[in-house]
Amino acid sequence: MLVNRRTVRIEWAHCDIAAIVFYPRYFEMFDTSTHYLFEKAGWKKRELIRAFDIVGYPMVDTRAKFLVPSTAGDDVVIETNVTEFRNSSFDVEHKVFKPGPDGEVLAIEGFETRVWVAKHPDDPNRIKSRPIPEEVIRRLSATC
Ligand SMILES: CC(C)(COP(=O)(O)OP(=O)(O)OC[C@H]1O[C@@H](n2cnc3c(N)ncnc32)[C@H](O)[C@@H]1OP(=O)(O)O)[C@@H](O)C(=O)NCCC(=O)NCCSC(=O)c1ccc(O)cc1
Repeated sequence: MLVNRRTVRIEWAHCDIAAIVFYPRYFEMFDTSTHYLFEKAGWKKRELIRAFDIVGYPMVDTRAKFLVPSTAGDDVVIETNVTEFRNSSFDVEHKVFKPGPDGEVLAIEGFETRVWVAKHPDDPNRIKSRPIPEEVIRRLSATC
């Protein structure tokens, strides 16, 4: 599968009073990381919406395992890839690594299920799932 790796500097604004990252900030980072994965496949978010006449890929399920805390000034690496495509839904995994004394350590694992959606054919104010296009599956399944 196509993998996107990006480095994120943990800022003071990400942290709580205990000086560790407040967990919702990670979900924002994961959402952005999913957009960057699609960008690596060739489509910025707006381009994807235009190219396939969709509304987006909203979240229907998400969770994370927090293994090692991070604090302001840490540079963490977020590795993101799709793990499974189904008809209209797909799973995304994020792994957050931070430097340790013996190399990178896995600090967090994030899991998402998203659905490929367009405007509902009977009501433009609603959304409706659509099959994920072959081109999207092909590019996001590329090995690199
Ligand atoms: C996404 C939906 C429109 C899909 O509904 P329908 O169009 O009726 O389709 P279905 O119920 O048949 O489900 C479609 C598929 O999703 C799967 N699905 C639906 N719900 C779930 C849950 N909860 N878990 C796992 N899989 C699910 C379902 O199994 C189908 O899978 P496939 O076999 O692969 O097709 C509807 O479930 C919905 O509106 N859910 C709420 C979504 C929401 O409010 N999310 C949170 C905020 S939005 C958001 O975060 C966001 C992120 C990025 C964006 O670009 C936009 C918005």
